[in-house]
Amino acid sequence: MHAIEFDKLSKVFQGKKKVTVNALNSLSLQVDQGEVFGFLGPNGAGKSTSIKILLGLIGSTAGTARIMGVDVTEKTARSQVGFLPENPSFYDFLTGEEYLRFVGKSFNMSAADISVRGSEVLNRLDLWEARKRPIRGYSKGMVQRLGLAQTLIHDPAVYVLDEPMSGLDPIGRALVKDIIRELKERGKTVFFSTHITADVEAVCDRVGVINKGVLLAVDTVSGVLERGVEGYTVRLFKPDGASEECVVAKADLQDFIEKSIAQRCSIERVEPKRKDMEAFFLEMVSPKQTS
Ligand SMILES: Nc1ncnc2c1ncn2[C@@H]1O[C@H](COP(=O)(O)OP(=O)(O)OP(=O)(O)O)[C@@H](O)[C@H]1O
Repeated sequence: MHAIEFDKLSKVFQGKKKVTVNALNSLSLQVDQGEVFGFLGPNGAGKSTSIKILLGLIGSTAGTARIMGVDVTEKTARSQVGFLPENPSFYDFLTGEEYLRFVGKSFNMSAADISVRGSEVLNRLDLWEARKRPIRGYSKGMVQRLGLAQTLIHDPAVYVLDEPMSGLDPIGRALVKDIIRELKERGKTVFFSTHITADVEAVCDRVGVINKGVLLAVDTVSGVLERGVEGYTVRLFKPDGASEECVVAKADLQDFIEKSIAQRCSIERVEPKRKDMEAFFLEMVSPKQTS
C-alpha cells in the first residue's frame, strides 16, 4: 500500500466572467511509506491545489487521491495525517499550548497524552517559553513552528507540509529539516511542497517536478545528482612533487587515471563537477528556447 496516491487528478477552477484555470492536469503519483518526497514547482504550479485535494479541503474535477489506501473523500483519511497548510493562521486568542490541546482533542488524544506530547513538541519547536502567550503576539516564524508542532502532536504516519520552510530564518529552516530527517528515521512518510531546490537536495529521497498543473518528472534525488555529473576535477602530484589540477570529461576519467599512474603521478583528489538540483529544476520548468 502506498502512503499517498494521486490517480489522474485534474482540477479546473471556474472563475466569474467564465474564466477557467486548469490548475491540475491528470496528475498521477505514488509516494511510498517511509519516504520523504519533495513536490517541487514554481509559483502557481499546482502544488497547493494538489495538497488541498489530498486533505479533502477542495474536490477534484476528475481523478482520485488516497492516503494509506483510504480515499480522501472519506473522513477517516484525515486521521492518519499531520497537515501544515501554506501560511497557517490559527485562533489567535488561544495560547500555543491551548491550540495544541485543541488539536490533540480533535484527534481523540487523552488529556495525559496531550500533556506529554504537547510538552515534547513545544520544546522541540523552540516554543516552550512562548507556550502561555496568545498566538496573536507570535512572530511569523513562531506561527510557522506552531504549525509544524500541531502536525506532530498526534504522531501520525503521514505528514503533508505545504512549504514548511517558508517564513523561517536559517535556524528555523535547519530545525525543520532536522525534524523531517527524524521523521524519516522513525519510518514516517513526509510529502512536502517547495520551490527551493536546496531543501529538496538536503532531505528528500525522491522529487517530483510540477509546472502549470503537469507533473514533468519524478526521480530519486541521488539519481538526479548522479546523472548531473558532467566531469571531474582531478588533483595529482607529479613524480617531481609538483601538484596539478586537471578538468577531465566524464567519459575520459578511467583513461586519465590509468595514464597518470603509468607516468608515476599520485592522485590526491577526484571531485565530480555536477549540475545540481537547481539546474535540473530550471531545465524542467524553463520555457524551451526555439531557434
Ligand atoms: N480558488 C481558486 N480560484 C481560481 N484559481 C485558483 C484558485 N486556487 C488556485 N488557483 C489557480 O490554480 C493555479 C495553481 O495554484 P496553486 O496555488 O496550486 O499553485 P502553487 O504551486 O501552490 O503556487 P505557490 O508556490 O505560489 O503557492 C494557479 O494558476 C492559481 O492561480
